[in-house]
Amino acid sequence: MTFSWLKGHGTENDFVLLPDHDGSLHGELDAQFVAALCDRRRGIGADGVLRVITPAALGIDSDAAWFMDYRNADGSISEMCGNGVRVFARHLLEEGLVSDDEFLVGTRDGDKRVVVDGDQIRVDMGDYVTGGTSKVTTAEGATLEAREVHTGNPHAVAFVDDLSSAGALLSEPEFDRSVYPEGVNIEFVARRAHGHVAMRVHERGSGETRSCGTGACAVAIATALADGQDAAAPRYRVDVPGGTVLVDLTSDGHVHLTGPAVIVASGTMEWRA
Ligand SMILES: N[C@@H](CCC[C@H](N)C(=O)O)C(=O)O
Repeated sequence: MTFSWLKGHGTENDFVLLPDHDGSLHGELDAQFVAALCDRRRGIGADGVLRVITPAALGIDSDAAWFMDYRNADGSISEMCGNGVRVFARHLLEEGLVSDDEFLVGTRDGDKRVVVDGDQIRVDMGDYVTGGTSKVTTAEGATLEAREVHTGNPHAVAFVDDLSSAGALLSEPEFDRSVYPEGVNIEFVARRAHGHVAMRVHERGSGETRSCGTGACAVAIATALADGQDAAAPRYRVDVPGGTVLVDLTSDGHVHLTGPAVIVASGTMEWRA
């Protein structure tokens, strides 16, 4: 099979983009194929795949011209990807698939409004839901209390004094499956200053990544909740191993994510596996 691909990243959360506008090229997008493409030894290597397709081709009702068909590195589907949607938006703009610098991107979590401003892209990620706390346990045996936050996908946010307490994160920390029956993305967050935190993440379906946009939003939401109504910052700076993103919590109950996104390579591949 011969197809074109691109590689991009947002704060080093990296993706293979697969243009497949009418869905005729990759069909149902096989999970094993996605996993092989994302494998850093067997394939191109990435934290996930973004198929570029129209909502109509997938039979999805949306006001957006383009739909981000997101897959994790293991081939599983997630509802939303905050870094992915910025990389996807950068691709649409660079290829002339959108004519304005403000537009909608369709996702499984609904349509997201994107505004491109130079090297930064701001996404209205919509509303969010918070829950109670449950325990997560790292492979090294550290058990921590984590706040449940849903930013389109599920997150468990654990505060730590030092990010090294998350351990090596080579395997998925244990979590309460009765709280997260569909699995969970787990963030470890340390405070740096008022309105400023740093995080590491173990992503469902991808392992430890160098950034997670929905995770940064979840971290800011959990921090604002911990700060309390009077002390919560309107904007949180969230440092990730791959850079920095900004998260705004607005009075309409929405969370907005701002950060960079770049396309770094493209090519045509004859897939022989
Ligand atoms: N890296 C993403 C999140 C990708 C999906 C996640 N692994 C899940 O399974 O929910 C981001 O930037 O938000």
